[in-house]
Amino acid sequence: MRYSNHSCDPNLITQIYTASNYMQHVCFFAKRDIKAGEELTYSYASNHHKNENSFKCYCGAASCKGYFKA
Ligand SMILES: C[S@@+](CC[C@H](N)C(=O)[O-])C[C@H]1O[C@@H](n2cnc3c(N)ncnc32)[C@H](O)[C@@H]1O
Repeated sequence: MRYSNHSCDPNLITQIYTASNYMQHVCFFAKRDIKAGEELTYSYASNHHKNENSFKCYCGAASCKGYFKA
């Protein structure tokens, strides 16, 4: 996965994994079944846009918070 968009109802979760050489990797895991061709999304609030109110969200989810926030 190269790029992915934010969703307030994402189908992926992220976890930071620190390897034995201390390199950190962002790992993506499916949080539910994902249909072939369905866009992969995760919550940007879990990392670089943490609790931001300045980034408007257009994910379109029924539960959309309007902004990139947890
Ligand atoms: C790494 S890019 C995401 C991939 C990019 N949209 C593409 O098509 O390659 C991150 C940027 O995409 C935009 N973006 C991603 N998800 C969004 C969302 N739910 N609502 C509004 N903008 C979003 C924001 O500008 C964000 O800073």
